[in-house]
Amino acid sequence: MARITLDHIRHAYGPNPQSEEDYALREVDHEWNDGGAYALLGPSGCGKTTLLNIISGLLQPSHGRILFDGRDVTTLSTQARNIAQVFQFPVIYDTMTVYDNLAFPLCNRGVSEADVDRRVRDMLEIIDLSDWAKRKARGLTADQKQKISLGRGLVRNDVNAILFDEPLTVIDPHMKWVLRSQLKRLHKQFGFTMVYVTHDQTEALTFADKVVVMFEGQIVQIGTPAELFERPSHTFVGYFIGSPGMNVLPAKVEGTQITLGQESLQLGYAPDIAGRNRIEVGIRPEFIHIGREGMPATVTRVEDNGRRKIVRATFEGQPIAIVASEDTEIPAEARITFDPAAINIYADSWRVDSRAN
Ligand SMILES: Nc1ncnc2c1ncn2[C@@H]1O[C@H](COP(=O)(O)OP(=O)(O)OP(=O)(O)O)[C@@H](O)[C@H]1O
Repeated sequence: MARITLDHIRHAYGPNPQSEEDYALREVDHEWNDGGAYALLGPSGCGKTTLLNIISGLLQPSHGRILFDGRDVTTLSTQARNIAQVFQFPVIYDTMTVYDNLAFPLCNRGVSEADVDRRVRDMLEIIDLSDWAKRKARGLTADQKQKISLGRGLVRNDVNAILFDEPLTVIDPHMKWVLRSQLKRLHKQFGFTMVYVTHDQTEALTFADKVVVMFEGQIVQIGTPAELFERPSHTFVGYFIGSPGMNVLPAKVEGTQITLGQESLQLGYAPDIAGRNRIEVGIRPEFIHIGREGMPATVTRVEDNGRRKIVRATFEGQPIAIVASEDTEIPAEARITFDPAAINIYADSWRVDSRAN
């Protein structure tokens, strides 16, 4: 397995890119740990597949280099990079048996017969197809075929990385959950470097130890699920992760004081907003308390969601969402307070910390 270095990578599909907008991938400069499980998460068109294809070697970046364990592989083919890939749709040999489909990548690399047999049988157990081993792949269902594709990716233990491009799209919802848990277990057991593309936050948050959030051709944050929830680096991360997403409210900041319309709050620090224009407060719906104390808000709708209530309200002319426990009483004249530790300040969409003294 390998450490992957993305060294100042940029990519434009068209010739002669002039401005930032011409790049499908703007500056990406990161190092991903050997044995890490990374999920690339973001909306359609943000550049996930472009980045994955650059890592696999299907695409040469317009600028920058890619290194595996410090070795420049930018001009090497996918095969020479020694990568396993699992795509959105199954890539298998219909005329071969299920067993032979899994054995093929190993036999190709001269693995001994006994070793092939042991690994193929283990993998058949994992993907729950042991009873189908002797059947031809033709005629299997789409999700059985995709399980074979996953097995083919995972059966080798000599690859530098395994790349997954939305591999569970064709799998039914229950099996999705099972396979995701199995992938996580396999990762723990074998320590593969895994890169997993998805636009589904549940999939990303359950699978990965580090989630790479992409937006408009950029990586806006790489973090653990807890970091993305508690300290979103960009308002997009706050909005995209969580359900409902983070509330983002226009604000003014002077020293340690924040002003939201007519209301003022005190922070425990002075955010560093020097020279910045658009200032906003980010607060997750889970950290707004609703009751009879605090700042006035007008409740517009309450959605009962089983274990919790989602309250939609207007605060200082802005729509907000609040998550309350099911037994919370919502008064007619509702008032709200923000948990001070959960307030994040954003300047031009990026999170700012306290001013350096
Ligand atoms: N072969 C191509 N030629 C020209 N433009 C492309 C090509 N492939 C992708 N793009 C553009 O590059 C941008 C990033 O696309 P990419 O497929 O990497 O995004 P994505 O995040 O993987 O989206 P999705 O989730 O829909 O697959 C998009 O604006 C897309 O239209």
